[in-house]
Amino acid sequence: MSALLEVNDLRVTFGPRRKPFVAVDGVSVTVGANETVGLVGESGSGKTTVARSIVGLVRPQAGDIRYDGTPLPPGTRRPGELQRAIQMVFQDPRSSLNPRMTVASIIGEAWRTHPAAAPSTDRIGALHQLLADVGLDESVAAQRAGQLSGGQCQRVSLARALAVKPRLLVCDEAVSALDVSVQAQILRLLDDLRRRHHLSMLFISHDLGVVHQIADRIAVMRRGVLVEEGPATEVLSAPRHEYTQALLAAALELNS
Ligand SMILES: Nc1ncnc2c1ncn2[C@@H]1O[C@H](COP(=O)(O)OP(=O)(O)OP(=O)(O)O)[C@@H](O)[C@H]1O
Repeated sequence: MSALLEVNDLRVTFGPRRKPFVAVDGVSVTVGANETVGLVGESGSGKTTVARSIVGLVRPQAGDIRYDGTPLPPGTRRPGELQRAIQMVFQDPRSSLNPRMTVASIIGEAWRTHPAAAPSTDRIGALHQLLADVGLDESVAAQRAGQLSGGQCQRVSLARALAVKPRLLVCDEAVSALDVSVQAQILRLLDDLRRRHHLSMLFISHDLGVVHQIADRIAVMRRGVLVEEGPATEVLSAPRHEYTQALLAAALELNS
């Protein structure tokens, strides 16, 4: 069975053509149906660039990205169906939501952008159901994003992503801006949503301790290159690459 997402030999460079900076150098990674893959590595290792290439915000120089076996056109000129199927959740929920918009209008905008996913009747009922799915009270619908806490904002970001019925979530440092106790709640929610909505997830984080809580498989990046990849239990119990060993040691130290 082919993976839902296949990234093959991805290469992304920035800067002048004569002297480019190679941000992602030959990275290959797959995400299967209903699977969560953690992509981990220190700041600057190229994780966000991989994520942005997957959702079409960055144009790779080489390599291909396939969704459900179909190569994705690079850049943003993708059929709406493909844009809808892959949704990205960003690090800072406060800056990824317009603080002046109400939660109801944020969800309404998502439905306008992707009418195929919009409910044909009873939008209020569908809105309340979405909020319940992410653990928010109906009363939040009338509130402006700027009035909400960081954790509530990230729940709204998730509701906005779910509103268009995606199959793959690309979560880029989605809990990094949150307090540790709120992080744990959002991680539980993400895992719960993955099961209930049959989602696949590429979960990106610099923190191996966080990835450990959610990933089935872990891929480790360093300086644009994938250095290790395998089942989470194996990567965490017997890391092969010395960089993964160092990341693991740092995560254990932080938690001790
Ligand atoms: N638009 C851009 N123009 C030039 N350089 C860029 C651009 N985007 C990313 N880079 C560079 O590419 C490298 C990889 O960045 P990227 O954001 O993908 O790393 P990351 O692992 O996600 O780190 P972080 O968690 O800090 O975002 C960095 O050196 C970064 O400065």
